Amino acid sequence: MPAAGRFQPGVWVTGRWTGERFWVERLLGAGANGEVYLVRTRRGRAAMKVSSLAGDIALEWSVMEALRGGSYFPEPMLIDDVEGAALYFYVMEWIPGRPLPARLTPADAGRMVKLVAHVAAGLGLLHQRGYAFCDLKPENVLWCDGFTPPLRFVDVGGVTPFGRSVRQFTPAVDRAFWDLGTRESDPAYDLCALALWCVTAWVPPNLAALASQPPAVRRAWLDRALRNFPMPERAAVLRDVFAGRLQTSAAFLQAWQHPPLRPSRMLGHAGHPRHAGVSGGTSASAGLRLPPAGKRRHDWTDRVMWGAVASLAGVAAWAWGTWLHWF
Ligand SMILES: Nc1ncnc2c1ncn2[C@@H]1O[C@H](COP(=O)(O)OP(=O)(O)OP(=O)(O)O)[C@@H](O)[C@H]1O
Repeated sequence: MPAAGRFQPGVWVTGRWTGERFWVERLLGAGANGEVYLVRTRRGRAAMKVSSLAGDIALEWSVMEALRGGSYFPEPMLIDDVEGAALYFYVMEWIPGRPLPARLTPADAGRMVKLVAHVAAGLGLLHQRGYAFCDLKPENVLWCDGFTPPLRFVDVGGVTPFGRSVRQFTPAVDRAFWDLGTRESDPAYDLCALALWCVTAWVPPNLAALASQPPAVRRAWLDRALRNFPMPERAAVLRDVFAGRLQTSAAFLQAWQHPPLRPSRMLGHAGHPRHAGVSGGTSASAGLRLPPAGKRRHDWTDRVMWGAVASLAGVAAWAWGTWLHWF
């Protein structure tokens, strides 16, 4: 439950330009950019984001307008200044949900598979519009029982058009913090955040300690955490995200829902744009794929095995021949 905000429950907030009045029911949440209240309007309940920074409110409003209709983010309703105070606000659809848990236990495995699939579907819709979420932390994803879709996103403060620098991020789910790529807005940045949430929800990292370590230590931590991930086949999918082999929500969703049978072993970088050419992103699990039928190459273990079989057959034939006095 959030601490007290600047508006107490029961106060009226009036819009300076529209004259609309809003009755504050309670504080929903507070963060670096402002406070969000549950309010009553003439048309029912809504959420009001209030900040002393006019620029932040205007920027978030413009992103919400751009995403209006069919995204997982709340629908925008009204923007105004608070009458009688240097405060700015917008009113949006209220999402009556609970934030995703920051921590999970092995008993939550099935639930996590479902949650992650819904998040990936929501990201897919956002990416179709050319934006990345960029601040995909559990507090910004609300689970709404009985609603369709049952999961929604809040806080457009970090939402950034593809190709720009990420403005707002959280280290635990930041691709650059883990040395897995750039801090530039692209679909893979969000997928990386989602995969990082999956891993860190099971094994909480000591971010302060890791921040002072070289990047290789952070990656080693991640590799260890992946080895202990309770669903090995899905750990392979997460590795593919970290290695840049899964770069679209559709490819991720396909791999997540139909995971490969064997986990790949190490965090790799083969397909990552920073380390090599950009892969097409359609491969569910490039590192685990067998070569096409007919072109399959035998490695040295095959040869050793067939050699052993042939020599055993020879020894057996010689023994039978000697016993039957053929030689
Ligand atoms: N439309 C909404 N419906 C319901 N709850 C909401 C809504 N918008 C925001 N919240 C709640 O308020 C919290 C804070 O909102 P928001 O993230 O927009 O503020 P912020 O100042 O940008 O926070 P942060 O510093 O974490 O980015 C959210 O985590 C969420 O719990």
